[in-house]
Amino acid sequence: MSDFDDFEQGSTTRVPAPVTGLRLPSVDLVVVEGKDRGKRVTVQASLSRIGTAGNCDLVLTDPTVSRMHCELRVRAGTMTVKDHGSTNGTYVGGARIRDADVPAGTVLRVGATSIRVDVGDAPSFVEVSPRTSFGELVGASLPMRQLYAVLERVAPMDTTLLVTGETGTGKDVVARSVHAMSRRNAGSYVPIDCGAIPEALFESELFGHMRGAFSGATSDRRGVFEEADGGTLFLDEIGEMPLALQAKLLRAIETRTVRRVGGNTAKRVDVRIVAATNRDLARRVNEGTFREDLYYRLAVVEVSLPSLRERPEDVPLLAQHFYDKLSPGAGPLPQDFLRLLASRSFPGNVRELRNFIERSVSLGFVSPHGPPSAPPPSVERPHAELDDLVPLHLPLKDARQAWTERFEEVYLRAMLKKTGGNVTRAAELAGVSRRFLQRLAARLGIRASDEGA
Ligand SMILES: Nc1ncnc2c1ncn2[C@@H]1O[C@H](COP(=O)(O)OP(=O)(O)OP(=O)(O)O)[C@@H](O)[C@H]1O
Repeated sequence: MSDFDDFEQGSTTRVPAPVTGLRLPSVDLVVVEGKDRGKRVTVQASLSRIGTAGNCDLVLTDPTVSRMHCELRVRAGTMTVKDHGSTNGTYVGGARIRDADVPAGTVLRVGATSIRVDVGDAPSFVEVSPRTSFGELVGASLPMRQLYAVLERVAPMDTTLLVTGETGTGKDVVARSVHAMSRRNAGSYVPIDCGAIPEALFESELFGHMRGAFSGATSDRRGVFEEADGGTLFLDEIGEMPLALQAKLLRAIETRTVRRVGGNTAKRVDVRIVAATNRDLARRVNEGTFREDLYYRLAVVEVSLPSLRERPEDVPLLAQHFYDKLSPGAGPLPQDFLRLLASRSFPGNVRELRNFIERSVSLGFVSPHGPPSAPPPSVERPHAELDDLVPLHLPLKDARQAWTERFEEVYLRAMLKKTGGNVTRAAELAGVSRRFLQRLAARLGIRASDEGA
């Protein structure tokens, strides 16, 4: 049991309960060696940042420490240290770490500085919402209810929000839900995928252009800032934005004005910005590929979405939610299907879970009529049209993942069939390691012995 366990709120279990708060330990960061020796800060928040940048919680002057060197995150019962790609690394007990759980009392070495991390005696109180959903977001786990408590507070305001989290954890859903729950919901919600725009078109996409501004600009056109006037602009994959454009974006956010490419007047826009990334933006700041000032401008409030691994108790709830949407009135999911879900991992998070449910329903593996059949059978449809195979009813990212999974499944089954279920030979044929193939089979719910038969 770690020292942090003492601070987990007394009677709350991981099962959703109508609690309204969670006591988290404050963290004392004490510099025990290096240029800033003797410096000490108490952080009463679940996230503490260490680095030489002025906005860090522990600001160091040691030149061997990076701007945003590393962070400490306290969640119920655990403390995690994550290095943001610092130049000189973060070490615990002589070992370089990237992302690791550490106990209280740990001494972290960052550059030429050593910091002891203690549990403070001024616990902070983190709000937990009693909700089990927020807008389109579904989930009743503690981390989700902590998130709802923050969203409830910030959604009605115009606060700029940075949403981080692994792929498929629901960052788009957060942005949409925040817009829907804001007083701007009569205005437009305009999403833009910064990772999908060619660099040459970026400025015109954001700010618009005037006719004749460049070849191909045959008429005046509004950019997304103007389209979102009075509403919300969702800048997805913000980590992919080219450096040169970041300065222009920053100016637009600070001045709340935009100037179309080829135009000479600035127009005022009233836009709320929500940005999202699955990248470690602090790492990008250290690498010099993301502007630090833009980072702080966007992260006025930063919310981090938990992966599905961190909230397995949400899997049945989400599964039922997707099932209800696919088969209205079909009733509860069968217990053995729920057991199958519990035994499976979803590295693609909620997106992968949703696709899995959809595939299972379309293949008849779960159905309101009668008991489930064997694990999802492979349906060979060699003559199907491409349009039939591509799940056109899904958003692009969901469809792409569903397609990839379907491809992996067909491919893997074929390899196993060819080799009579021999995993080693199938891996050789596929040019991957045996372990990789086994992991893939487990993830897709394929049993090698069934395929070879
Ligand atoms: N908490 C949730 N409740 C209901 N549906 C969810 C939730 N989280 C994600 N989804 C669904 O999962 C899919 C992926 O979600 P979303 O596109 O928001 O993920 P993302 O974090 O933005 O992923 P990426 O980083 O790849 O853009 C969508 O179909 C979305 O509706």
